[in-house]
Formats: sequence, structure tokens, C-alpha cells
Amino acid sequence: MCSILTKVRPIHRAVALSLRLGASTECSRYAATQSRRLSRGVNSVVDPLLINARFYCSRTAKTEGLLFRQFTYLHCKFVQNTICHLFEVESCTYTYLLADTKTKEAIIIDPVLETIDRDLNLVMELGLKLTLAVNTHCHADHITSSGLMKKRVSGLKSAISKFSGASADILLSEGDKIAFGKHYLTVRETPGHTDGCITFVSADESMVFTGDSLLIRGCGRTDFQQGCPKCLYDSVHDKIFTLPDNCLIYPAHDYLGQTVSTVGEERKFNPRLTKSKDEFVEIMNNLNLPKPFKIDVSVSANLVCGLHGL
Ligand SMILES: N[C@@H](CCC(=O)N[C@@H](CSS)C(=O)NCC(=O)O)C(=O)O
Repeated sequence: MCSILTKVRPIHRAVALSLRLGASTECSRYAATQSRRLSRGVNSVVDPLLINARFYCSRTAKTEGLLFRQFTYLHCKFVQNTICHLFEVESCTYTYLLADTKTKEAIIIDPVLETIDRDLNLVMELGLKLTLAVNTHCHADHITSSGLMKKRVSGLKSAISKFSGASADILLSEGDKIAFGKHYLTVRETPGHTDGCITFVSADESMVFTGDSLLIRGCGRTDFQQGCPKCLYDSVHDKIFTLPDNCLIYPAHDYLGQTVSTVGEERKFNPRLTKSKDEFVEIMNNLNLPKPFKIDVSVSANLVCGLHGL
């Protein structure tokens, strides 16, 4: 059995440092792609600095008076199988913070338990008033911090789809508006990955937060939690691909470090959703992906805002 190699080459250190330092989007994307590339072979040299790397990057929003941040939760861990120790990225989850720059009212989308301090520190630093923590669905791969956030931020409310089966202060459905200052997001129901998946569209349709319904050049799996490939196909085509071509897509995950796409790009290049519905169903029924590491604990915890045992 081979062991974890600790020899640090300059390229690996550069990758690790850019991950750790919360470097620019381009840098982060490069780093994540490199880390994945480096992790493929059994003899890959893995920089220990990559373990538990957590970072965030910022982007500007096209909308006047809208503050926008995209955070990455990249939790890397070593997994031992029968052949070797493999370097595996466990969860590549994006959390989004949006705020009205004038009133300072803010909302957070898909916050992760492990990064609650990072998120709340930035909220505090920027002088924002966080009013809502909303989840795009009942996640299977990580635990939400929305419940714990409610305990730490006075007046904060939680929200999730009414079809998620989860408890929250606000149960959302099609057409609901999530307001923060002069801005708002509109809820579109996009079931398929789970029954309770929702997508949020900004008022000027310049941004869409797709959760796991649509990923960059991919989409959420449909093999557990009421997964339904046909429903997912219809959801994406009817509720997301009908948005303008230049609408920016912000997903809940990316496993290659890609941070953003557009509706036009995905409509053209998404290798799953550009197929016919029958072909899509065939693809989705044969993904043969391993179950998320934390599925058992995550789903039950997320049904209660991540507050199990707290
Ligand atoms: N290795 C990860 C889980 C990866 C995974 O299954 N991702 C989900 C979204 S989180 S439930 C997914 O839908 N992936 C689609 C795909 O094509 O990869 C872990 O162990 O957490």
C-alpha cells in the first residue's frame, strides 16, 4: 500500500497557496483544476496544504447597488481504498451572499456548517444585516448552517421549498419573491434532483442560482432523494433555459473549480441537457456515481435546518 506523499514541488505549493489565500476567481479555478489533475494517478504527489483548504472569491454583480460574493467550500480529504490512498475532493459547495449596498440587508444561499465563521465574519466586516438563510434544497452531501446561523444572528429567518420536507421559518413555492432592500430573487421550482429543488432568479434576470438542478456542463444526479430524470429535464428546459442567453449561472457545486457559466453556454454545451429527453434519462440512469460520503448524516440533519443534536 502506498502512503501519502509529502514531497512539495513548487507547482503544488503554488496551487495549494492559491487555494488557501482565497485568490482571484481565475486563480482559484486554475488551482482547483490543477489539484484534480494532480490527484488522478496513484503516484500523485499531494501537497498536504490542500487538505481542508477553504477559500472564497468575489465577483461583481451587473446590477446597480447589488453586493455579491461567491464562497467556495472545498473540503479535501484522503480516502484509503484497497489499492492506495487517493486524494478526493469531498464537497465543492458554493455559498452565495447577496446584499443591498444601500440598506445593507443581506441574504445567504446554501450556507455550509463548517464555514459558518467565515461567512458571518464577512457579513460583520461588511456591516451587513443578514435577514435570510435560504437553501436551494435538502442537501445530501453537507450539512447546512442555516439553523446554527439563526441561533447566532438575531432576527435571521430560514427558508427552503415547501416540497423539501424540511422545516424552516419560510416555506417557498413558485413565484415567491425573496426581497433584500430594493432587490429580490424570484423562486422557480425545479424538481428532479430532489422534489424540493428551487432556483432563484434575480429581478433583472442577469443571475440565476440553480442549486443542483443545473451544474456547469452537468446537472444534479437523480438516483436518490426522489430523483427523477424526466422531471429534471423539464425543469431545466422550462425554468432555466428560458432565461436570457447572457444570464449568469451560479450553481451549488462544481468539482472542477468552475465558478460561473451562462444560460447561452449551457444551452449549447451542456453534455447532458443538450440531448433529447430519452437520451438524458439514459445518461442519468447510468451515471453510477458513488453516494456522497455524508449522505446519511446530511439528509437527516438538513431536514431540521442542520440542527440535529444542537
Ligand atoms: N463526492 C461528493 C458527492 C458528489 C455528488 O454526488 N454530487 C451531487 C451533488 S451533491 S448531492 C451530484 O448531483 N453530482 C452530479 C454529478 O454529475 O457529479 C461527496 O461525497 O460529497
